[in-house]
Amino acid sequence: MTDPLVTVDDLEKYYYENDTLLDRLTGAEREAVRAVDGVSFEVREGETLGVVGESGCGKSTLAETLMRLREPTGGSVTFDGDPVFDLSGTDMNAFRRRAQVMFQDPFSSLDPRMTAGEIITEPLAIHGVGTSGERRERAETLLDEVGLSADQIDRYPHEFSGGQRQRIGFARALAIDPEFIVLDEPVSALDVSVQAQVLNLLADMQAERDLTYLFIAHDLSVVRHISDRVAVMYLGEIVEIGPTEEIFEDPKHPYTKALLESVPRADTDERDRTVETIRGDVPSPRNPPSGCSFRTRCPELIQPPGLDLPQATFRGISEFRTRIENGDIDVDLRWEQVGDPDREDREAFVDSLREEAFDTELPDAEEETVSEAIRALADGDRETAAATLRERYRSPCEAIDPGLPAGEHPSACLLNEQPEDVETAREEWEADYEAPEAGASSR
Ligand SMILES: Nc1ncnc2c1ncn2[C@@H]1O[C@H](COP(=O)(O)OP(=O)(O)OP(=O)(O)O)[C@@H](O)[C@H]1O
Repeated sequence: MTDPLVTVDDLEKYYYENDTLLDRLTGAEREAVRAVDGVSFEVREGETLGVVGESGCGKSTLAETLMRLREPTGGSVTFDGDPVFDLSGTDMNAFRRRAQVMFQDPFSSLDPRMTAGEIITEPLAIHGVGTSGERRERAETLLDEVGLSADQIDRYPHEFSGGQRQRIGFARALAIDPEFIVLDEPVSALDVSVQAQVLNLLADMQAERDLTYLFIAHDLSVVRHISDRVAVMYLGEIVEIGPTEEIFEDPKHPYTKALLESVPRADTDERDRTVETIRGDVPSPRNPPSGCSFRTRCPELIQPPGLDLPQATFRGISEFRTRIENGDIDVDLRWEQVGDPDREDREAFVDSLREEAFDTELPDAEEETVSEAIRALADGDRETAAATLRERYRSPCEAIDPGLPAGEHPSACLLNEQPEDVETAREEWEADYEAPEAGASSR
């Protein structure tokens, strides 16, 4: 195994909102957006590490923070043995030459008033490399290398297509001869056919120049062919990391499995099948779920000891509980729909809400517990309604924060192998857990 070129250890980047001087004077509470929330991995020399996840999961923040384009709020990054966040002066300059970024959007990341030549040579000018004639020559060579032609050097960005602009962006990243390039969604804005050409160019250049890549994309299929390993991000955390083929052939985390399920397949047998895409939206990084951050959307939520319901039933009840906890059920409106202004017929209220919330029958014990919770809701006692469900249906996934154990292909899920402290926390949680009797909560 080759040595790591970049080591990221427990990196954290929180953005703070309500943090202006005025906010502080008026006592507004500072709110943290946990964009990157304790991420650790390494990028080995000469490899491509793909990082994938849905929009908003923190990929760009991760890239920008590790390149020190943003100040971290915690953790460290080491580049070839040097602590990146402690570098200054000439050491920092050297880092800026050895590590480059290529950004997502070819339309906005290039200055429209600069020619292709000026864009490509700007990093050389900033670092004082060569005379202006030498820099121009270098830009001409680079244009050739990235599949454009030297005589396009004086053209402006709007004179190029999206794919060509991305090639110019890549030529710029290569100009200073870096060892490491962060590619932040380099092909996302391009048509599929053009994507393949740019991906081939990136792969060819990597082989030719021994480059190390961190390749960011929201689409797993894009990283498959170019990455040696893939890290899957969810809500600011890495939930699974491993060799590319293992991630695709033997995904371990329910989120990775769901992402793979949602990739359209080309062959006809698969085309017609109902693809279960990931339900719901990514929760806000301002208020991430307790325990496992994927649990609110997870199709493999773990049940408490003693409970063994079909997954769909358990999930249905859990979602109903979340609606109650979040105050998403309008009790007044429901009473209106029941048509009982005196609010006396609680059973009619129960039937009405029960029918709206669940489209299938529940086992007797669950029917009893759910009805008891709805009765409390009918009385306007949301707390008791939530507690009734919480007591019987709480999952270890909401109490215990999974971690990534050491190894080549770890995943942060309680269904899989976990670090020792997480295993211990789970054993303690289970030892403390007392299964309540159905429908007879202890309040
Ligand atoms: N400057 C900022 N201030 C406050 N919140 C921010 C800021 N920049 C990003 N965020 C938030 O941090 C989270 C992560 O954003 P980030 O852009 O890193 O995600 P991403 O995975 O790269 O998404 P995309 O693919 O859409 O670019 C999001 O919830 C975003 O709204």
